[in-house]
Amino acid sequence: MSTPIPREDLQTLQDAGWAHDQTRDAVNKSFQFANFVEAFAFMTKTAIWAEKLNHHPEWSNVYKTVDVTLTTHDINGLSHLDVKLAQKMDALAKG
Ligand SMILES: C[C@H](O)[C@H](O)[C@H]1CNC2=NC(N)=NC(=O)C2=N1
Repeated sequence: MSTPIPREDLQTLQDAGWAHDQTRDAVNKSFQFANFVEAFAFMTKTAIWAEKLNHHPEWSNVYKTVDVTLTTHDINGLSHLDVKLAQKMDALAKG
């Protein structure tokens, strides 16, 4: 499935470790932290940014791991908001 975001934007995300799910036109990434509290702190910080952007991740947390899927439900595919949130999450994960 083609995605409306520029190819170079998708490549930038892939270079940062995001995998493109072509069936959904989404990107996925698994974040590993030192412990549960660090993982939850990441989710809390991300939640604040998600509200600011009005763009929300699909995610799950098991102990030190946060599995994330980003896609834009309104267009059933990737948008610039997914790129923006992915890059914000990568920055937040670095602490
Ligand atoms: C009405 C609509 O649900 C809202 O504008 C926002 C909320 N957060 C969202 N998050 C994501 N991932 N995709 C959306 O389309 C989206 N829409």
